[in-house]
Amino acid sequence: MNSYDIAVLAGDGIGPEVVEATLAVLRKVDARHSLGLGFTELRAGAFAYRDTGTDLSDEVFDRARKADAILLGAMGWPGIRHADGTELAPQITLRQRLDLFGGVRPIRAIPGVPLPLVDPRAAKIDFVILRESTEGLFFSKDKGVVTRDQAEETLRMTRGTSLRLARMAFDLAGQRARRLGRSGRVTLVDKANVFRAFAWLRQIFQEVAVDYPEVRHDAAYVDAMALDLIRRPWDFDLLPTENMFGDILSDLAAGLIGGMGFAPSADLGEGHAVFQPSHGTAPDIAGKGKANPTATILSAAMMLEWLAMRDAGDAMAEAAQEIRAAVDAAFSEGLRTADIGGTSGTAEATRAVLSALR
Ligand SMILES: NC(=O)c1ccc[n+]([C@@H]2O[C@H](COP(=O)([O-])OP(=O)(O)OC[C@H]3O[C@@H](n4cnc5c(N)ncnc54)[C@H](O)[C@@H]3O)[C@@H](O)[C@H]2O)c1
Ligand SMILES: CC(C)[C@H](C(=O)O)[C@@H](O)C(=O)O
Ligand SMILES: [Mg+2]
Repeated sequence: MNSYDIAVLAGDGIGPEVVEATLAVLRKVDARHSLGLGFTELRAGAFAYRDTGTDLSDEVFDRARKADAILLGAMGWPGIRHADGTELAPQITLRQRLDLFGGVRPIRAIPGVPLPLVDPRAAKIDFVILRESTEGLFFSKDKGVVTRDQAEETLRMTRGTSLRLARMAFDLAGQRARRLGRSGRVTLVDKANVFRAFAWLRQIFQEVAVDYPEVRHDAAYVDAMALDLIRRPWDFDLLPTENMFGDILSDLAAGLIGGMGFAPSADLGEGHAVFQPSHGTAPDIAGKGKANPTATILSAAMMLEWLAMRDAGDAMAEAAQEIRAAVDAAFSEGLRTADIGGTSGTAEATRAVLSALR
């Protein structure tokens, strides 16, 4: 009997390719640990819109909302657009409608993966971007006012969501400190030198920091952080930030560890969660069997860990850890995907991870 209902939205482009790889890994750990995972595949995305007129139907949304967790590939296609010129982005609809305010985007150097930074400390890169995912500048989506002479979008933050984001940042920093055996540090990334909204956000983080005396707390301007993520990324731990800043910095940060194919994510709310790679549908390599499935496989490990924390228990957490260890082992033992200059495509990378699963 299946105890955990996982809604699978593979999406567009390389989405279905990396999801197929990830389901093979999940099925293997499920068989070994009797996790009781059941998968329901649902259609959404840009091509669904082209074929049916909707990118996320009410039926698909309701089915996904009822699931224990949602696993998503990637969605969007540059040639399929709304009349206003914007692309289809059902991921944003899911984040907003399911109140998934916490975009957890871990950036960890995987042993064996060649890194663009030559400094040996790059092998220690291990930090998390916590992207607020329902407000900020994205609050303005579909609300911007555009005339012939002017275009205006609005950035909004609320006290409720900002407090929840701050608590999530300090809680995650505390958990990481215990796991990694070091002290935790939360660095709010903002633009408080120019915008009142960010000065106000700093105050909210300071209020919350009082409850976490064991976690160090500071703040940095986003432009300086873009520089420091290249100069000394090994110095950072937990980086909460506004939605748009987090979107941009998470791609920059993925570049530090080998590219988008290595960057997982989890969009967390209080009752729901979507797990997906940080990358998109990669139209340049879609359909060629070249996509690196690592980011999606690691997102699935985050999903098992999240289910474990909710109530699923030790076997689920162990399976998550085994998936991470298998990814590390596969690359340590020589797996080289096409995005890092190797020859292995999606199928070969999946086989390497499956055979490294202990
Ligand atoms: N979460 C999502 O679903 C998501 C995220 C970003 C972009 N998008 C959408 O995807 C489409 C393409 O966007 P883009 O090109 O700006 O970003 P992208 O992330 O799809 O691709 C950027 C670059 O990274 C490479 N890349 C991405 N994932 C990879 C993987 N798993 N393995 C190997 N290489 C990989 C691509 O080949 C490309 O060179 C757009 O329609 C965009 O809106 C969706
Ligand atoms: C595709 C796009 C809507 C999405 C975003 O902007 O959030 C993506 O870039 C991401 O990082 O998840
Ligand atoms: Mg992005």
